[in-house]
Amino acid sequence: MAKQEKTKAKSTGTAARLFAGRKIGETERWIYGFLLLFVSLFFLLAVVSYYFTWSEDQAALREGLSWSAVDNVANHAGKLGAITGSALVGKWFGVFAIGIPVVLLILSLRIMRVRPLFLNRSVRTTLIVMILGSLSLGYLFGTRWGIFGTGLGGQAGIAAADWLRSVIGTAGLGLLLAVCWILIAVYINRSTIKVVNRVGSSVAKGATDLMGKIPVHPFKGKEDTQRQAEEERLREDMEAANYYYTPDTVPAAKAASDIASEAIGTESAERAGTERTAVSGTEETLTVYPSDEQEAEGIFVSNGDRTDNEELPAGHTGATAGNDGNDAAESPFIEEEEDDFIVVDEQGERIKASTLRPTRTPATLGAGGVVVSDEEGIEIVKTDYKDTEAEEEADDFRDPTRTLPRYQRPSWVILKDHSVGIRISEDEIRENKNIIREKLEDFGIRITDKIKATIGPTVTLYEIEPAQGVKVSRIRNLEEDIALALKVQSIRIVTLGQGRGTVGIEVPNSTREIVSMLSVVKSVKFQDCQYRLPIVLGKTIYNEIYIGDLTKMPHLLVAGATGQGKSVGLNAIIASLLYKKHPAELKFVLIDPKQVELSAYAKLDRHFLAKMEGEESAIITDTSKAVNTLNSLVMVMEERYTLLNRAGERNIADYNARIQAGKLKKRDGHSFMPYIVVVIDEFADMIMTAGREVEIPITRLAAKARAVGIHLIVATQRPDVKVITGLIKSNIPARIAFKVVSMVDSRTIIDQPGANNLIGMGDMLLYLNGELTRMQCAFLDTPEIENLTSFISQQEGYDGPFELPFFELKGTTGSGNGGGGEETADSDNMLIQVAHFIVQNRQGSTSAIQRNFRLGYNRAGRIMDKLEKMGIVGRQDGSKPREVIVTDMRQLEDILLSYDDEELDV
Ligand SMILES: Nc1ncnc2c1ncn2[C@@H]1O[C@H](COP(=O)(O)OP(=O)(O)OP(=O)(O)O)[C@@H](O)[C@H]1O
Repeated sequence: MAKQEKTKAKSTGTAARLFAGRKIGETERWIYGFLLLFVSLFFLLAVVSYYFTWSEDQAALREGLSWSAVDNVANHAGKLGAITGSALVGKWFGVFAIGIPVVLLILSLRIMRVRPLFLNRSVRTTLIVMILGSLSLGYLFGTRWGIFGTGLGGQAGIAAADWLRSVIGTAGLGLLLAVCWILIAVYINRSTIKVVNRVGSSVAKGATDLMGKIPVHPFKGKEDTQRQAEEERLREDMEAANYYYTPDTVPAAKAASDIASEAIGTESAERAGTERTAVSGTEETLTVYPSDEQEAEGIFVSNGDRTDNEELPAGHTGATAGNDGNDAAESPFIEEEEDDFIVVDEQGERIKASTLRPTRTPATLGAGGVVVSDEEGIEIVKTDYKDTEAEEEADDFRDPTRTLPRYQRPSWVILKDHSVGIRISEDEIRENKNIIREKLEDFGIRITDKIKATIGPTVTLYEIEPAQGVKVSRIRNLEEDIALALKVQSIRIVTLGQGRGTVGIEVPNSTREIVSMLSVVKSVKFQDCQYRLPIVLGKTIYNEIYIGDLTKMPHLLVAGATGQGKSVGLNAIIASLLYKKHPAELKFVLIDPKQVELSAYAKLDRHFLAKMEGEESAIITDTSKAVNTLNSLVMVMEERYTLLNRAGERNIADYNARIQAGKLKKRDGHSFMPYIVVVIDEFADMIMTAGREVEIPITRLAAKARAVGIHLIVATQRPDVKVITGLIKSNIPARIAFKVVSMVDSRTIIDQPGANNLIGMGDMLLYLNGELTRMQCAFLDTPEIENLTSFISQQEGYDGPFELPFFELKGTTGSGNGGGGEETADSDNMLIQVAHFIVQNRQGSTSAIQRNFRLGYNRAGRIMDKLEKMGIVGRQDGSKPREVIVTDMRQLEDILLSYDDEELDV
């Protein structure tokens, strides 16, 4: 009996071993199997459903699913299904995660004693295919398209592929995977060996043929498909006319065809399909060898390895005449020859012509016709010369990303997850609602019953609806009292627009969530973002990821008291651009007077940094150098405008699109324009040292550089009117305020209170298009930046930073007047600055212009008159401010661009 049991256990293999050490009855066993069958089918449903519903469930999964709530997810296996799918597909094996339920299914059938399959073999095969498949997809596609929130191969597959790539290189890993796939194919089906052998022998044969028949390649080392195609065509042509062909005879053969057409009539040359070519001059002709038997049909051209009187084997018909590569070695045409290509002249002299370059292009030859000459000066006319380098250059010109074709955007796996997964409890919310209601009642403010709470990463928004007749200002006045009652540092009371008629009370959460850069970069929203310069700012208090387009902003001021998250914010912005752009599309100018914050990016000099010609370091730390670089950028701006005008385009995007469509030519001075993002941290230091010398180029760039793709990000920890002058503010409409100490500081940055009520550590307000959005800034730490810059800098890059033209400010004193204050009236684009100010503030008042720009009455009046003529403001109506006709910044840019600089000089 015992023996019988033993035999049985052995025969059922792995499944039986699962129950080793225990005797179980058949029924019990069947039940276990059946339960496992249920689990496997559930997993199958979860995984398959996740393939289709993952994007709908992403947000819910990221925020954590609440088991108690009755909210629905899209996965057909419910919340558990969404979590299972996310773990198996998203976190582990990607598409191939289906292997897990398949393995469970096989095991369950086995336990139930259903024996449809070879158990061990199918389980092993499924697992290997799953791992190999996940690795291969991770290798091939990485995080591209962000499918499953991670990538096709799943997070583990991608991470493993990235690691292996770093160990054995991209090509090495490709090879390894190919070998593994072949092995597994052989493991699954032995007859694969035959297929592999067959493929192998034909590849070997092809290689031998090629090696044998191409003794020396005139364009050795260049894998030029066009040239190969040309050679292929020629091979066919020559064979059609019974010419011997080897690639190194191409130029000579083509020359010879002409002689052949003279010697044997044009017919066979025409039959050969060769274009008209000739050896220039009568003295320098090529030796041709008419075949005895094929005299009327064709000629043979020496590859220089023969003496001129040597005869070719009769009936030899070149590559397709039955040579299989072995007898190729016997042919005089295919012997190895160390010279690339030899032309033999009439006297039998051998001339090396390995580097044929075009010397002139006589108009009579038409398109593609050039005279090429070898290093001895021998000239050969070619009617179809293709300068491969020039062609390649033309492609690079149209698509500059081809200049670094293997560049890989950073993978998000190098970022860390800082989230602590803390969730605010329902009790806390209920308690806060009660306190708010009671406090308002204490002050006689009636609200409707319902208070809606929206939990954000840093604060929770309690939305209340005041009863009829209650003034919002009364509620606002209670800010401090409510904060005190809630025992929090500060709250912010805001009116919620969009016809809601409600008031929002933002209360800091007892525990706050860190918004990891990782969570944003991984998100479908970021992966799919098509903005030209997408910058991640963080998550709003409604828990939505906020991504801005810097090209629309179009410049950004970042201010806040020290230690409140400004540098982290700048890093998040820079990192998001690094994640999305190719080095050919974007360059940074980094100005860092503090000499610490931006130094981590120095490594990117060969990829993403720009520097002024003659400067040593790409990161500018010295104020006078910063002044020169800013002026150099003004020069770039003007140059770009000239090119735009010449191309008849209005902005960089349209201009680059024309380049990419091949409609603008390099010879006309055009070239692809990368975006240039100028980051200044810390601006206060600069303006305090260099005053107007800094302010003037900054305002010029801020006023006009947007259309040519130059964007400024100016950061300061001193939100002071001496630093953030009216002129700068009016030209930098998008502003971010981190926590500041006073209401005055808040007004300096965002023209209203609010930043003083923030709670620090990345809590911030974005002021854009007159609207204020509170959010928690995305966070990444120094090691993550280090990883990011290393990931990029380890890849092939350019020879050095992108060069900006040289500029030196004459008589630079290095000390300014501390604020760009006393006289700005001679600034040459005053009209542009005033126009921006007016359109932005919708305020056509001459006295406001005088005050903000410190202009005399007459000049301000002249500017207003000119703006009226340009259709930007309306007519003077007594002492009332003028009507502002243009309300859209884009429309304003268009109007300003239609005028010359002189016309705008008022
Ligand atoms: N978005 C954020 N999420 C979480 N913590 C943050 C965030 N931003 C900043 N912090 C915390 O605040 C600290 C200070 O931030 P940061 O260095 O960015 O301040 P800063 O405003 O640049 O200061 P300074 O002006 O002195 O350079 C960080 O080290 C970090 O601990």
